[in-house]
Amino acid sequence: MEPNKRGQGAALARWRAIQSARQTSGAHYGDSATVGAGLPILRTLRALQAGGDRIHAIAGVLSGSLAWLLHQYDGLRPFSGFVRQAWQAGYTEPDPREDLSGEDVRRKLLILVRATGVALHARQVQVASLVPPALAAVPVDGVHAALTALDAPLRARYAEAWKAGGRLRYIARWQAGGPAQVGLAMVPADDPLAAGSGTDNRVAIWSDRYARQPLVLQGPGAGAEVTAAALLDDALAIQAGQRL
Ligand SMILES: NC(=O)C1=CN([C@@H]2O[C@H](COP(=O)(O)OP(=O)(O)OC[C@H]3O[C@@H](n4cnc5c(N)ncnc54)[C@H](OP(=O)(O)O)[C@@H]3O)[C@@H](O)[C@H]2O)C=CC1
Ligand SMILES: N[C@@H](CC=O)C(=O)O
Repeated sequence: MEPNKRGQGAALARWRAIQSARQTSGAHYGDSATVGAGLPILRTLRALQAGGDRIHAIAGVLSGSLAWLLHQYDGLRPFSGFVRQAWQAGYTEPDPREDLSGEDVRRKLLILVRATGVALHARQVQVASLVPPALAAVPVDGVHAALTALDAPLRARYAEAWKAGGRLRYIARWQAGGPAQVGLAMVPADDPLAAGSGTDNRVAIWSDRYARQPLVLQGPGAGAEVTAAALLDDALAIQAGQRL
């Protein structure tokens, strides 16, 4: 079991090697914690397909830390201060630029799309990073001091959304045979993707069964407790002889 997304959510060759090892050696690979910090998203995709369903599209908020940041941010207090709080709470990756750059969300989207059987390359996901060049360039031990580089651009994006009556959300989208994108978007306040609170992830799945109205899953998507619980779930399932 692992919560690390680099196994299945980075190079396609590594994802293929893991699938091959699963099939040929009979090894188990517990990946429940890699997307949604254990929300039953991967499990649902697999259950739908095991029943003959085909997945057409996936869209949603896949970052618990970015969800939390965008729920907290009021355009008045500095965005960088909220990033420090999210890091202290254990919502961000050890280096918060992994979240702010969209790379963590890219990995999760790749894990989900690949779980539908589509061999998507990392380069096929367009990612719009929130990290300005000045912050990207600093060494890891200087990140926290350099986070203030985020403040002006985020304040401008927030003001633009506020004037239009919208909400900022960091959204991942993929459509079968079409593009895959990850980035900050302004959504109407009553948009389904604007809903939720705290670290909530919110994922919509369109399939043969859910063609007109998507299946929607929502719940906390970051934090030590939910992530550890997902790892334990996988361990117990393996011990009980279930095939993961
Ligand atoms: N935080 C979350 O909500 C979620 C995180 N994940 C994934 O979980 C993984 C860990 O993230 P997170 O728990 O937040 O990170 P943390 O930095 O809080 O924890 C990482 C832990 O791993 C230890 N560690 C790092 N390198 C080694 C090593 N080479 N040998 C032994 N121990 C090591 C660190 O020890 P030390 O402190 O001594 O350096 C630390 O205790 C990441 O892959 C992340 O993407 C997945 C889902 C949700
Ligand atoms: N840093 C990640 C933690 C879970 O994967 C996130 O913000 O979603």
